[in-house]
Amino acid sequence: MAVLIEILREDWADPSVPLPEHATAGAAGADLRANLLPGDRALGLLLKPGGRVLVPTGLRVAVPAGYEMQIRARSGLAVQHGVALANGVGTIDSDYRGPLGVILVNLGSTAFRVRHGARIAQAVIAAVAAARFAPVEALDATARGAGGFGSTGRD
Ligand SMILES: O=c1ccn([C@H]2C[C@H](O)[C@@H](COP(=O)(O)OP(=O)(O)OP(=O)(O)O)O2)c(=O)[nH]1
Repeated sequence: MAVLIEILREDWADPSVPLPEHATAGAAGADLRANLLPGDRALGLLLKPGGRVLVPTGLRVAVPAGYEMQIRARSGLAVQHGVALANGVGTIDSDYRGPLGVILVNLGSTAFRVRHGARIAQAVIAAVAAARFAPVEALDATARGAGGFGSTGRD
């Protein structure tokens, strides 16, 4: 069953830029597009090697309580241009009503131009469990114990 995400377009946003949508029925992510400020639309945003930029989507969203929106990188941009997300995975909280932005970073060796309307990331909706953090005197024993960070071998 699809989770309903309410979307508000910013007043200044270009309405001809498509809203997020799943490209195929089985796609986990819905593509997010750059909706640049009017003054940036002609040339796009130039992302120099090592640089980062907060790219506007022109959208605000209301994610239902109990869910989050994850902003994930597009593998095509990563492979072809070395463009990733500066924050790894973006977290859009269910109570956030501000502008939805995508923080791109250029890990490649050549400049990358973020074009108006281009697909820059993808949004995945995921259920989240609320946690309660309770201090205790000792944790239960497990087979792994404290082993981690490569403790099971180098391969
Ligand atoms: O890639 C992102 C990450 C976050 N946000 C928005 C939605 C999110 O709900 C809010 C806060 O994000 P986060 O919790 O990651 O930011 P923070 O650095 O912890 O700041 P804050 O103190 O505002 O929570 O910013 C985006 O638009 N894009």
